[in-house]
Amino acid sequence: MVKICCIGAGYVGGPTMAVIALKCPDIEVAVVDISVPRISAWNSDTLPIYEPGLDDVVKQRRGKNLFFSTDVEKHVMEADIVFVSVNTPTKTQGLGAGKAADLTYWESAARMIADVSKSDKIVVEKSTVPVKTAEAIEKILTHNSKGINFQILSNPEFLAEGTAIQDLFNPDRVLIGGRETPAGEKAIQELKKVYARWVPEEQIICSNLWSAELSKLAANAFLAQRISSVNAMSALCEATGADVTQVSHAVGKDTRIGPKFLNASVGFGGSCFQKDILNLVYICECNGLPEVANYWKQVIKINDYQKSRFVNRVVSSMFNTVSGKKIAILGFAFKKDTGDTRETPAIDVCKGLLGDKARLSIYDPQVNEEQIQRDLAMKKFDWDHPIHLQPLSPTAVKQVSVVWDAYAATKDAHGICILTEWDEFKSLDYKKIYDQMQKPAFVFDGRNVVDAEKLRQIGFIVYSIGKPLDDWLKDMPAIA
Ligand SMILES: NC(=O)c1ccc[n+]([C@@H]2O[C@H](COP(=O)([O-])OP(=O)(O)OC[C@H]3O[C@@H](n4cnc5c(N)ncnc54)[C@H](O)[C@@H]3O)[C@@H](O)[C@H]2O)c1
Ligand SMILES: O=c1ccn([C@@H]2O[C@H](COP(=O)(O)OP(=O)(O)O[C@H]3O[C@H](CO)[C@@H](O)[C@H](O)[C@H]3O)[C@@H](O)[C@H]2O)c(=O)[nH]1
Repeated sequence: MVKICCIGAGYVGGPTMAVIALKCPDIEVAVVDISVPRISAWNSDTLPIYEPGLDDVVKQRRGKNLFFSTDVEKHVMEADIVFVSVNTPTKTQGLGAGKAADLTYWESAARMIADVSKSDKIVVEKSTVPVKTAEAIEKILTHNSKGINFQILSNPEFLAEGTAIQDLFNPDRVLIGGRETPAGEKAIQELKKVYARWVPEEQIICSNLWSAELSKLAANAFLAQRISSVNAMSALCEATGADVTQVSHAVGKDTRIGPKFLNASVGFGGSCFQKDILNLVYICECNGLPEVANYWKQVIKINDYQKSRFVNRVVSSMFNTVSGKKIAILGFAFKKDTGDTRETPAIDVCKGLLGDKARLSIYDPQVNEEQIQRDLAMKKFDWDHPIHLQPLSPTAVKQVSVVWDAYAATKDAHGICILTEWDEFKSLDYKKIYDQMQKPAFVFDGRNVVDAEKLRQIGFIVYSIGKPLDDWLKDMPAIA
C-alpha cells in the first residue's frame, strides 16, 4: 500500500489530504502536525476549520485510510510521498522584513525528513514558496541524506477557502513541477497517478520546478490584480455617478476578460494574496527588476487605499467623528463560508474606526470573540505562525464587544458596516433594525449585498461601494 504523509494539518493540508483519502481508498494518508490542539480537533466532532462539505469527507475516511497524528517522525519515516504544507509567513525581522517569505518552518520540516528517513522518498512542496525554494530544500535533504534518494516536486495548491472541497473535487488544473531528469520524470508520474484517480489527465499540467513555483505566485498576483483593478474603478464610479456593478458586467462580457472575480469590495483579504504578492515583489527586487516589483506593489497599495477610503467614508458621513458612537460590524471573516480571519479587511476597518474612538459591536456567524480580540491586538504578520508560537495577545480591546446576533449588534447603533458577504445579511429585517437604531441611521455596505433602494425607502442613509452616492454622502466627501 502506498503511504502518504502530509506535514501541516491546516487549511490546505487537512482538506487536501481528506480528499486524496476519499478518492484513493487504497492509499494510506497520515496528516501530522506539531500543534496538539489542532490534531485533537481533527480527531473530534468539531474540526479545526469550517469548510462546507469537509465534515462529510473526513467522517467517511477517518480511521480507515485517513489519520491525524502528532507523531510526525513515525509517519514521515513510513511514507513514500511526503507533502509539506507548513506555514510560510512574511518575515518580520532581518533581511527582506515585511516582504520575503520566512522559510523557518519549511527548513525545520526538511531537516526532520532527512533525519528520520530510512527509504527513498518523494518530497512535495504544497506550501506556497518563493521561486527556487526547491533547490534549497534539495540541498538540505541531499547534504543530510545518508545515501537516501529524495526527489523534490512542486505541487502548489489553488483551492480557495469556502469552496475548498468543490475546488479539490473539480480543480481547474493540478500543477506538478519536477526536475527534468529520468528520476525527476518518474517522481512526477508517481504523483500524477494519485491525482489521475479523479482529475482528467489533460487537466494535470507538468512543468519544471521553477515554473510551478512561480505559477502559484503569478496566479494569485493576477487574481488580486483584478480585484484592485475593479476597486480602483469603484472610486472613479463614486466620483462620476457610474455604477461599478454595471461597469463590471459590461467589461466582463468580453470573453477575453471574463466575468469572474470582478466584484468591487472593501478590499481583498485572506492569508494568501498580500503575502504572495509581497513575496513576488521581493523576488523581483532581488533579481534587479525594480519596475516589475513596483508594478505588483501597486496592487497592494490600491487594496490599502480601498480600506482606508471606506473608513474615511464612514467617519466623514457621520459629521466627521465616530467618537463614542456605536458602530455595528456585520461580518469579520475575510469572505463568506469560512471562519478564517487572516488578513481580513475587517481588521483594518475596525482598527481605523477604533482610531477615531468608535465603540464596535461585532457579529460574524463563524468567528468567536477570542479570535476577534486576538486579531485586533495582533501585530502585522504575526498571524501566520503556528498558533502555539504566536505571541500571547495583550489585554482585550475595551471598546469592542462581540455578539452572536445581527439584531443585538445593531441595537442603538449609529451606523452599520457590512464587511463580509454572508448570505444572511441580505435577508435581515432591516425595518426592525432601523427602528432600534439612532437617527440618522447609516448603512455602509462594503460588499454590495443589500438592496440599497429598499433600505433608503426605510429611511437609512446608504453607502454602497462604487455606486452613485446619496446626496448626504456627496455633501460630506471623504478624502483618503
Ligand atoms: N489557506 C489557503 O487557502 C491556501 C491555499 C493555497 C496555498 N496555501 C499555502 O499553503 C501553506 C499552508 O497554509 P495553511 O493555510 O494550511 O496554513 P495553516 O497555518 O492553516 O497550517 C499550517 C500548519 O503547519 C503546522 N506546522 C508548522 N511547522 C510544522 C512542522 N515543522 N512540523 C509539523 N507541523 C508544522 C502548523 O502547526 C499549522 O497547523 C502556506 O504556504 C500557504 O501560503 C494556503
Ligand atoms: O471579485 C472578488 C473576488 C474576491 N474578493 C475578495 O478577495 C479575497 C480572496 O478571495 P478568494 O480568492 O476567493 O479566497 P482565497 O481562499 O484567499 O483564495 C485565493 O488564495 C488561495 C491561496 O493561495 C488560492 O489557492 C486561491 O486560488 C485564491 O483564489 C476575499 O477577501 C474576497 O472577498 C473580492 O473582493 N472580489
